[in-house]
Amino acid sequence: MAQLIKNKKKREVIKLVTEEQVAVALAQYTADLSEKYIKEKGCFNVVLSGGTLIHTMRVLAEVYKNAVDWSKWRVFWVDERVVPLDDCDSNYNLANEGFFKKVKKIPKQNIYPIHYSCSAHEVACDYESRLKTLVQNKVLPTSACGCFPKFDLMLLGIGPDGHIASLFPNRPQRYEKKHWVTSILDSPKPPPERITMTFPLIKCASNIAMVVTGKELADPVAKTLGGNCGCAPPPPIPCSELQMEAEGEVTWILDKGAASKL
Ligand SMILES: O=C(O)[C@H](O)[C@@H](O)[C@H](O)[C@H](O)COP(=O)(O)O
Repeated sequence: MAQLIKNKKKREVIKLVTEEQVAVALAQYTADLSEKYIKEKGCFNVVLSGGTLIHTMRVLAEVYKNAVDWSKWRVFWVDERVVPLDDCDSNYNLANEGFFKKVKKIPKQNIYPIHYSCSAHEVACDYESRLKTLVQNKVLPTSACGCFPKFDLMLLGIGPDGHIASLFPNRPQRYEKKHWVTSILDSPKPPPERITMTFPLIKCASNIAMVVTGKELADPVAKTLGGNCGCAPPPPIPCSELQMEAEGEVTWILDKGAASKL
């Protein structure tokens, strides 16, 4: 049921039971948005995260394989580990093996993995520079303020500490306001060296799906969506801050475990 929250932005919370049902709901949600944006502007600009998201996209890749115009997709990453693209820790490698090789029809030139180098700072600057070029060439639209690229859909997970992308509660990168992409060398979630889109960029996406499964995530979900997590009101964890600041629509797709403290 869609709920209007105090800042008049739409927040929808889809509470399901099993991870399989989350995968089915994610597939329908993504296919619907793909059709909408391709009809409106001839392309669909999607941003992926890592973790279990790619496994949860299996229904989209397998069941909707012939129902989506993949040739109009452009794929980016909200964060990436600074490892070679064929490394088992690479989010690109995870998506390539678990999604692109199944779908097959996303043009290679429309997939934007990092340009790997051993310097996380260099990789972040390069990724930001490539996004800026896409904005200058009007391949990517910008947000209302004109300061950041506006993606059609971001598919995000959250960590038990409430992190999103590689923006962690107790790391300064979460407060970066100028850069579009930044780097982190001491990620509390291994591997330590990553790049990540920053909050101002993430929050201006037209649509954000928070794809959350597992009871170990019930606390950050409850802190964000207002449930009983039995704790004092802390400063907002990153996923809560995103829900409060998002300019577009945020849809939470939860299994029973993740929703168990709501
Ligand atoms: O590169 C990463 O590690 C991810 O982008 C990260 O932000 C992930 O989305 C969350 O940690 C949730 O991970 P799970 O889906 O595995 O719980």
